[in-house]
Amino acid sequence: MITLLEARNIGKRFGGLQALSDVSLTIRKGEVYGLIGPNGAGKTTFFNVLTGAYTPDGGEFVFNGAVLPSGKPHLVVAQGVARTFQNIRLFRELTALENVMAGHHIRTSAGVWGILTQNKHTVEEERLTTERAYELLRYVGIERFATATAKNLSYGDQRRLEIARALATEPQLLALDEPAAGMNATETVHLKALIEQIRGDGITVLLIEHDVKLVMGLCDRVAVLDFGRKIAEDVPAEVQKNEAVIGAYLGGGQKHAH
Ligand SMILES: Nc1ncnc2c1ncn2[C@@H]1O[C@H](COP(=O)(O)OP(=O)(O)OP(=O)(O)O)[C@@H](O)[C@H]1O
Repeated sequence: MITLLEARNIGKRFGGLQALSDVSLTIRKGEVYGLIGPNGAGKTTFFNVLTGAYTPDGGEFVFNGAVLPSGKPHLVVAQGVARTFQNIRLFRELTALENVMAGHHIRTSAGVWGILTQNKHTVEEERLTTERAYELLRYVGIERFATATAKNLSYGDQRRLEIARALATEPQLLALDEPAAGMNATETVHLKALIEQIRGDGITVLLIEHDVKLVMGLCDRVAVLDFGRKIAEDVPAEVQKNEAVIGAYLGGGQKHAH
């Protein structure tokens, strides 16, 4: 099995709070890898460090054999790591199509000059970007809303749009931060199918999710964080039996608070 991402001893501190302590894990190419744990365990912080929003205090990420730049989100996206956010972050006043096109622009070469002069290369590139954006809206099942303003889409559709925008950056690793949050049961079933489709198309998925049923039904392997430390990493069936995990998270009595 080929390793896609290796987190090596990642540490992150906020003032007196150690949000991540020495977190190491390995994600293999083609798997859906779950990251679970109680509120405040450090899951989103892990995403933020991985995707360059925060600089770690210790450790590094190795992606495709090379160390990922830290604290530089645009370079991390360019390396092939895309993400969605727990609190949806779309360009709310733009259309669904424009949101996806914005994601694809990291892969296009036209500079400001090309856009201003509308040279042949830029016009052709823009045509391909539009075509690809429509394709991705179809892929996530919301093509009919292409010209709708993002803020007017339903919550579930906004989450799908975020996924389409992330996919437009042509990632090898797609990191989804609580994609099922706020979704009803039907939307969650569709989301599961979409993530399976994404994996089927060769994109590795890292998933933070509180819907335990979804995580256990979807993930090949799961890591559990508690107070910033990894307390387990295994296949779902084993994680569900793990005493430490049951105590910290799966037992129902969550001991953390926001
Ligand atoms: N920018 C920040 N400044 C200070 N503290 C922060 C910051 N970001 C996160 N924290 C703290 O770090 C800890 C880990 O938070 P994080 O959001 O990573 O947890 P989480 O596992 O994603 O939780 P949830 O499931 O509630 O989203 C929390 O105690 C949180 O309050």
